[in-house]
Amino acid sequence: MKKKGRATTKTTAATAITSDQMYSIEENGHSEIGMRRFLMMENAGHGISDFIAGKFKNYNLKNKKIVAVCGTGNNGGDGLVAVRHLAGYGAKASVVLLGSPSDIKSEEARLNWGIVEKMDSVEIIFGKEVSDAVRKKIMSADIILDGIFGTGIKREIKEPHASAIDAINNSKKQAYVLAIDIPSGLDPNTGSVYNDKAVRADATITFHRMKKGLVAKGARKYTGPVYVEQIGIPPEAERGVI
Ligand SMILES: NC(=O)C1=CN([C@@H]2O[C@H](COP(=O)(O)OP(=O)(O)OC[C@H]3O[C@@H](n4cnc5c(N)ncnc54)[C@H](O)[C@@H]3O)[C@@H](O)[C@H]2O)[C@@H](O)CC1
Ligand SMILES: [K+]
Repeated sequence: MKKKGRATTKTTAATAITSDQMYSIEENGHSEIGMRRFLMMENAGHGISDFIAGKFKNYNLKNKKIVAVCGTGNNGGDGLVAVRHLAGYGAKASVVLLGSPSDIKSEEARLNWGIVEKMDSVEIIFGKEVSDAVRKKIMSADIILDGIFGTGIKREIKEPHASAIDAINNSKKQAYVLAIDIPSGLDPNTGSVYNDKAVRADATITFHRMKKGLVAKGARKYTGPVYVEQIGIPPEAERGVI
């Protein structure tokens, strides 16, 4: 479904940036201008939830089973924000954290973990491996948010991330899969896939600007249509970067 006003792949390939450029822009925004990272994360998560809610008539997600599969980085943080907003639309919301809460890296992601932990309306499962309960949760979802890896993906994908990616891809028959920023496993700069483990999303919402890897040849089977969501980073944060 083409959301009014959201950019799509064609219109933004020319403006695609690398993950290093994105990190510099985020750093400028956060440190020079005071647009703090946790505000960017809030806007990113809201963009995800607004897209999902907008796909269902009059934003009614009652009883839709939505599962955010989250890594312990800021991509996972975006998923925590999104699932909080979606609980507000009446979704049956769950979070699967791949790791333990103490592994959560940034203060902005920890902030959002702390909030979701206090919400009875969001079920939480966490662990260092993909248990049968986790696999069942993913396989019975109506909607899956892929918050495993974003621009921070580096090397070979191992457990539990590999099994989580497999479970998401095996749930495609009945679930709508939305990738947060980057389909997990895809390199954000080259579009190549680490040890052929990557989420095949029905759509991708990337933040601030298109990323080069998302418009690379062969990326489309992992990204689906790509939408660029503004997250409130002032254009001035790009000074000296682009
Ligand atoms: N930093 C910011 O200001 C913002 C970041 N945003 C989100 O944050 C994401 C980037 O977050 P992060 O830099 O925390 O990284 P990610 O959340 O993409 O990755 C999580 C962590 O996984 C680890 N990792 C990398 N490759 C791995 C592998 N093969 N196996 C196991 N672990 C691996 C890395 O240590 C990385 O920190 C973006 O894609 C976007 O979704 C947004 O919230 C916008 C604001
Ligand atoms: K992702």
